Amino acid sequence: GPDKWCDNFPIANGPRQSPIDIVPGAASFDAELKPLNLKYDPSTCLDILNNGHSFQVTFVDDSDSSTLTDGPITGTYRLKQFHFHWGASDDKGSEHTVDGTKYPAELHLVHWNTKYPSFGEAASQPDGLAVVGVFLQIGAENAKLQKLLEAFDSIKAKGKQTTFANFDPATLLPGSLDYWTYLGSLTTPPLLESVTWIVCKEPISVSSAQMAKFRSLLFSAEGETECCMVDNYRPPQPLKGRPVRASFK
Ligand SMILES: CN(C)c1nnc([C@H](N)S(N)(=O)=O)s1
Ligand SMILES: [Zn+2]
Repeated sequence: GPDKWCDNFPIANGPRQSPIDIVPGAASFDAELKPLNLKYDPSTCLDILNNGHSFQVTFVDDSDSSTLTDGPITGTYRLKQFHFHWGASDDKGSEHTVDGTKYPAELHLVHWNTKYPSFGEAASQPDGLAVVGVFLQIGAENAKLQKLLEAFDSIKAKGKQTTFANFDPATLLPGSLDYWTYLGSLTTPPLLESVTWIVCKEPISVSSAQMAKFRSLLFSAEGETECCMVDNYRPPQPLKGRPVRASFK
């Protein structure tokens, strides 16, 4: 688990690790921050995979069809994949927290800077990646999640993958794209310090029944002792003096 990662990845104790606890009262409004410009093409959606630590939806990223521009970044970042983190119960699951509050889940949309030739190259650069985080809070059933949940029977075990077409990730975004932003890292090994984090203030809804379906996925592969995929979140890491900026007052 997260407490052991520093053995093989010493960067786990680095200066810009993620996630963090976001303290809105300590964030500074920056009028120079632009609105996020997310342009996603559903036809670039490729497949859905249980990778053993989450499930991810992967996109074709050989052109600028699905991109993030503006916001706190310069240039063009391409959508590579999105995935979620969640808990064993509704009182935990998000990676970022807000004034110590944990949400039951958190969506991550992972983008890479096209000034580099590939995701892999970008992932080793301080400005290589930009991840948009969206909190999920318990409320009404979210119809936009249904298509994802319906695919779960095909990817229950680690390593299972199935085609997944024409999904528009923009349907998972909240109404307001107000955000906090800070410089951080991947939250799973190799924990590379290459991520500009962009965390939306407004959560989207998920029902308790839908959360139960997330928890029906398995960390384990077929034929292994079944282990429910839950608590796949890293806890908040030391801020180490980093500024957290807000795009809103
Ligand atoms: C290789 N990719 C796309 C990723 N590697 N680690 C990722 C983490 N799950 S996160 N949470 O996006 O930093 S995403
Ligand atoms: Zn993540």
